[in-house]
Amino acid sequence: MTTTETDADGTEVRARTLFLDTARGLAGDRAPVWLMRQAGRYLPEYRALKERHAFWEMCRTPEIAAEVTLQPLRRFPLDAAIIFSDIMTPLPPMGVPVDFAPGPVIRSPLRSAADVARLATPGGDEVAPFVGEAIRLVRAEAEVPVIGFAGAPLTVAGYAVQGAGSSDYAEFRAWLHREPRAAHDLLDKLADVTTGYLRMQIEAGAEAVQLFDSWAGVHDRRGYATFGMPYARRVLDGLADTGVPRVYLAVGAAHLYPQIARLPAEVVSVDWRQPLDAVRAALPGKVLQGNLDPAVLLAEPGDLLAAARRVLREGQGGPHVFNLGHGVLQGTPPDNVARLVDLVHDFVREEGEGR
Ligand SMILES: Cc1c2[nH]c(c1CCC(=O)O)Cc1[nH]c(c(CCC(=O)O)c1C)Cc1[nH]c(c(CCC(=O)O)c1C)Cc1[nH]c(c(C)c1CCC(=O)O)C2
Repeated sequence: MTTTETDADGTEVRARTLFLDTARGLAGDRAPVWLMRQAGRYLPEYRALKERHAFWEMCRTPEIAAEVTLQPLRRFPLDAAIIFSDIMTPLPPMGVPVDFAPGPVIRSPLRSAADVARLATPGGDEVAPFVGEAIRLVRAEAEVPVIGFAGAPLTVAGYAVQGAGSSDYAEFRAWLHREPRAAHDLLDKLADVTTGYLRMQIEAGAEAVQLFDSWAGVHDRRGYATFGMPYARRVLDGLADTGVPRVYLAVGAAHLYPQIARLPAEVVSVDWRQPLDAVRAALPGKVLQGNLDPAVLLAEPGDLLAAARRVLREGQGGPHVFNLGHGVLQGTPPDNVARLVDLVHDFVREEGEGR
């Protein structure tokens, strides 16, 4: 399969479909590249906007969300855009107010069965119409596909119950043991709302979707089998008829790969803790996305490029979407992102078995 095209002057241009083809399992001679948190605080043009607008205001104003989505694409020849929003977006319309400081803060975390029973379950068009509008604006301008996204039920429930980000979600894990019925009710509502919300994004023009289960890894196998995987599966199954590629992300979750391998997602986004060739053996048949350590973008250019080449080589055993193992860190020099994207574009994958 050819993944590059030639334009009128004979120069190679990147096929608009490189990311989507790869996500559908067609391995070409180049790996597409986009980066989680490619829009955000490491870009001075983002910080300039942020001085004038609060975070929620940026998300809820389609023109601003579209502008922020497009900022990294103006700087770097990325192969996909991810719509600017947050995994917390569905919580306020469900009745859970969220502030950012700068991470999410829920002043009245959910604790009782009654707290959960009170939650609203807005339909896909009601959750966040501004996200649909922002996707339409980006589609009109971007030359590359737009990725829609949402948080997976288990990860969003973790914030809603814990009340903020946490390194281990101990309060939330205790709550799952203490209030399993309320937990299932909460996850059930989140799965419904998330499915409708992602379907709305696809109708608005998102050509792929990513489900962020960022904190799945803090749970043991049994906890994930009970409270995580079934609800992620429901959301992903609920998108099957749309035909768009589904990306599932979990971090620190190698112990869950036997379960993740069976999820109905075409692509699994993996962190940097294991090389991609080892991950591929654990996730047979999946397109892999990842997995450069985001901290490497803070290193010297030579070390960064050596590490990125290693990731590209380790990814050659099958279809590979180049990305980081998690989001771009705040102190990342934009010049290093430019170097990284160029390196990935110049790397020609070897012909060989299994591609
Ligand atoms: C866990 C999670 C959140 N949000 C998100 C996740 C899943 C991805 C992951 O695992 O990191 C997803 C997210 N949040 C944001 C995007 C935008 C799109 C993109 O990737 O470029 C995406 C995809 C913008 C944002 N979301 C947030 C910011 C920073 C707000 C600011 O400008 O001060 C941005 C640009 C706020 C936010 N929102 C969240 C945190 C932890 C924080 C603060 C800390 C941080 O910035 O990493 C929750």
